[in-house]
Amino acid sequence: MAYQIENNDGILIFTIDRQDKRNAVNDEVMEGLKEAITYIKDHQDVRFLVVTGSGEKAFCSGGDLSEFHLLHTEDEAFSMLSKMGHILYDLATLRVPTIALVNGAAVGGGCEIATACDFRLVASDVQCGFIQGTLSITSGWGGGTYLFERGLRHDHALKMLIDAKSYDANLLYEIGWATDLFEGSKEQALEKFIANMRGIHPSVHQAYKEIQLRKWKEKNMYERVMEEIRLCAKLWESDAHNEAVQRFLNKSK
Ligand SMILES: CC[C@@H](C(=O)O)C(=O)SCCNC(=O)CCNC(=O)[C@H](O)C(C)(C)COP(=O)(O)OP(=O)(O)OC[C@H]1O[C@@H](n2cnc3c(N)ncnc32)[C@H](O)[C@@H]1OP(=O)(O)O
Repeated sequence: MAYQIENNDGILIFTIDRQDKRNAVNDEVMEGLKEAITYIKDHQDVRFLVVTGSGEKAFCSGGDLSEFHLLHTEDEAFSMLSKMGHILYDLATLRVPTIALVNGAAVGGGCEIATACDFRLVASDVQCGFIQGTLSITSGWGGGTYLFERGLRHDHALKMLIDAKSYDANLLYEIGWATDLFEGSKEQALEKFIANMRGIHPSVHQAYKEIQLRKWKEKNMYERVMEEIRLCAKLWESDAHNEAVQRFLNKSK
């Protein structure tokens, strides 16, 4: 199984479990994330969604390039990108607070998943980045749009996207991408982070999320996310992208 879903006393934990691929997202992971979101919609007792990766090396390394490099045309790319884009939009607009428990590297689409969450708890020794530019594409799951909404200074957000490199945890905290840094056990870090929130009635959490989501509706978030995905799909079919992916896939051979 490429993922685990665990309801731990109202905290739904979704863990990507593909350590050999640094927790890259394939179709199975997408379906799993969809299942977790549907579960939350159907179960009022769930109060938080936590997304994390198994092991210590990676939170998520983005889309699985060994599978997705088989998609060549703009339309083929759009089909995959928009599938995950819809799932992330559903995650970002959930009624419960969402937490990315960033246990290891979060790069490419992995950084987008973390950015789609309300909070990012980041292990102090990891690196994360919107490295898509090194593959001659842009963020293809809507992560750029979420980044611009996360309250980072505009120049910091834009630089993070166009630098296309991984930042260390201290810098991520400094620019406001990381909500908090932790050392040691991720479970303990999570417990500490939600300790106060747990004592607050869930209707209060939901009310604040509704306020945020109303603002997003007014700002046409859905349309902006879909436009971002369309832009990435266009770049996907370029020779520059294909060559960059081939270089990545050949590097360990
Ligand atoms: C498709 C959507 C698009 C988006 O919208 O953003 C994307 O996500 S594009 C994909 C962006 N991701 C990448 O470019 C992957 C970058 N990966 C890395 O930089 C590194 O792997 C890492 C995450 C920093 C971890 O580094 P390290 O611990 O040194 O591991 P290795 O690099 O040696 O990798 C181990 C193993 O895993 C395979 N791997 C890693 N990432 C992916 C991936 N995204 N897809 C497929 N496979 C991946 C890597 O090839 C190695 O395999 P083996 O050589 O067979 O062991």
